[in-house]
Amino acid sequence: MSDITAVPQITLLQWTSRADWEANKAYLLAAFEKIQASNARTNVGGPHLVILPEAFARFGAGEAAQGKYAEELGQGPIQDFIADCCRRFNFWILAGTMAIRGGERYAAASLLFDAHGELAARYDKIHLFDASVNDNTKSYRESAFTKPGNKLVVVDTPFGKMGLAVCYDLRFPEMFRALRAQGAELITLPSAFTKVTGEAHWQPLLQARAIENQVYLLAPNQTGTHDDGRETWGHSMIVDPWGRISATLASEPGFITFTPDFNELEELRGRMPVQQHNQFEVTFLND
Ligand SMILES: O=C(O)CNC(=O)[C@H](CS)NC(=O)CCC(=O)C(=O)O
Repeated sequence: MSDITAVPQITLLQWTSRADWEANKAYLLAAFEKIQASNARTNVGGPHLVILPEAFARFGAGEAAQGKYAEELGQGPIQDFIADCCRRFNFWILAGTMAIRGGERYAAASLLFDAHGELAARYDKIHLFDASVNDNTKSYRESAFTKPGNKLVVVDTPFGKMGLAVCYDLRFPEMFRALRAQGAELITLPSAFTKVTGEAHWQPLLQARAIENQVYLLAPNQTGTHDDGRETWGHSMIVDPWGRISATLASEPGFITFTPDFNELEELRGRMPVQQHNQFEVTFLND
């Protein structure tokens, strides 16, 4: 007897990524198995997207180690592992961000793999976090080792039209406007928001971007104290187009799963057509 419901599902994964890739790889494998087991328990089939946080493969290894796990696009153990897991578990995986080579600095690339392990999209983080925060890390200089991206990415998937953004991008509403203008229904935001700024800004910014653009915001965050003492905020969150929190985590590692409701999204956009009412145009300064 088969009574499997085939609905698209999206899962956000949150944990404390370590400096060492092998440790993160082991964590991921166990987590993918748990997600698959919970599908089996609830008899849910259909396409399944798993979204990992920013810098999932290594975190807090110090700036000098940034290049250690950087890979050429399409080759290397981290991408191979993710692609293998796609096939093995029948998941699409948005590999938060990882360092992809290309010149002197690395791109903080958010790579989307389909269930065959093929690359379906690549977004390079545009806004880089060069800021001082009153925490034990004090000053962040992401641009010292990262080359900013200059392309907006919206991709059609079995989960809806996905716009790709990362972490600090959240503070730049014009970018989210532009993603919505290009058709985004969901916006992914793999993050490593700091504990200090996350506590103050994470939830209201996510809700604002979701409400003003009438999109789902899917934001898995790093959590806890990393190997270099850096602290991240956790509280991974799915916010719906009305601004409701569909699911969230606290500070512990874990995952949350949901199914988007595009009828509700269309109904909302019909009743309150903010996109048509908008009187301003967004310009991408890189164009
Ligand atoms: O470099 C790595 O290892 C991983 N990447 C990050 O942690 C990035 C760049 S330093 N963090 C952010 O963008 C935090 C933004 C933030 O916290 C805010 O906007 O308040």
